[in-house]
Amino acid sequence: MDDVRDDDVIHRDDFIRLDGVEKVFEVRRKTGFLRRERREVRAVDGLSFGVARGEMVGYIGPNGAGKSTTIKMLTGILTPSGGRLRVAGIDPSRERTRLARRIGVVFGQRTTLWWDLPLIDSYRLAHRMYRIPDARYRANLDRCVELLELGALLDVPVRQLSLGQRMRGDIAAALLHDPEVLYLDEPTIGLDVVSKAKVRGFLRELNTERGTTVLLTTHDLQDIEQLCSRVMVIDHGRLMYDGPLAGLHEVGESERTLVVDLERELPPIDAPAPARVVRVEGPRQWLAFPASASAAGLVAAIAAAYPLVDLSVREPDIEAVIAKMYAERAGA
Ligand SMILES: Nc1ncnc2c1ncn2[C@@H]1O[C@H](COP(=O)(O)OP(=O)(O)OP(=O)(O)O)[C@@H](O)[C@H]1O
Repeated sequence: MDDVRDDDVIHRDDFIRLDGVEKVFEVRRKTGFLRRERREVRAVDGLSFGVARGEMVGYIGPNGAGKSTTIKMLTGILTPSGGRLRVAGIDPSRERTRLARRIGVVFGQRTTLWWDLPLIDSYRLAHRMYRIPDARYRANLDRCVELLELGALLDVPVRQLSLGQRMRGDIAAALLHDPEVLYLDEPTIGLDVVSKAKVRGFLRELNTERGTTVLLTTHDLQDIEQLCSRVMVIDHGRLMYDGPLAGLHEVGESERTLVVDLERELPPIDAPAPARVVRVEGPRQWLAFPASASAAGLVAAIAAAYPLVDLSVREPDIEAVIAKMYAERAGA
């Protein structure tokens, strides 16, 4: 832990640590022929959290919440306006180059690969740029090529790759120098189901086998469901929730849906409260019940009294949960 200085000792367990971090942008807006109005945008507003080494954390929130600004501060691209921030004991904006050797970044909407060159050339460049020892570069490249199925793509110019192939190429590029922490900003955006599964499988393995700390920003909540045991929700630059995904359902008082296929069309099922029928279409009925409750009792009660053919349970739409959570806080 040679990077930990005296003032970092309090939080030495946290690999990433933010204390009261702020980022204020000054925006000038034209309001007349010669007049301009100055306005402050608090993109990040007193944010505090820690991420332990080896954690895989989802970082979610609506558009403009401050997610990208946080990631940019964590990489050192942006300097905080206030508060204190450390990644691996390093102040990112003051020692950006030193930090760059320890972090990897993937922005789903932008590529770091050389557009007109074969994929392998971008990797060769990273090899030299990060001064990665030859043996380590080889081993990491081989591993990424195998797990991300890049073998047939190495000699293909990046502009000819599909979105999913390019994304896998970008993830490999971010990992060749063995970063201890990986920031992923929308890594599955626009990918088809198969590509999403490949990317998620790879990230899961990276985290469990290498212990890479991962901070994942996404609008695809299945990414979070499948990869992260902890989720942080940010809005207006503030932390609204930090905990397990299941807890988010409780906070948002979300509901699951039991879809029941009966033998024939029947009046709405008389279900034990708080479950209730919310939709009937022919022999199919939809029943809403609290997400935190078990479906077993409800299923048993219905099966005992009704002629059941089939049933399935649908998970709540987490985006709706978050929206509900915001609405409740705003009204409080
Ligand atoms: N360079 C900048 N100058 C002025 N305002 C900015 C700048 N960058 C971001 N902002 C503002 O800061 C706020 C937070 O933006 P940020 O990009 O961090 O949000 P986000 O959560 O990443 O959103 P999205 O999901 O849309 O990417 C927004 O109001 C945005 O307009």
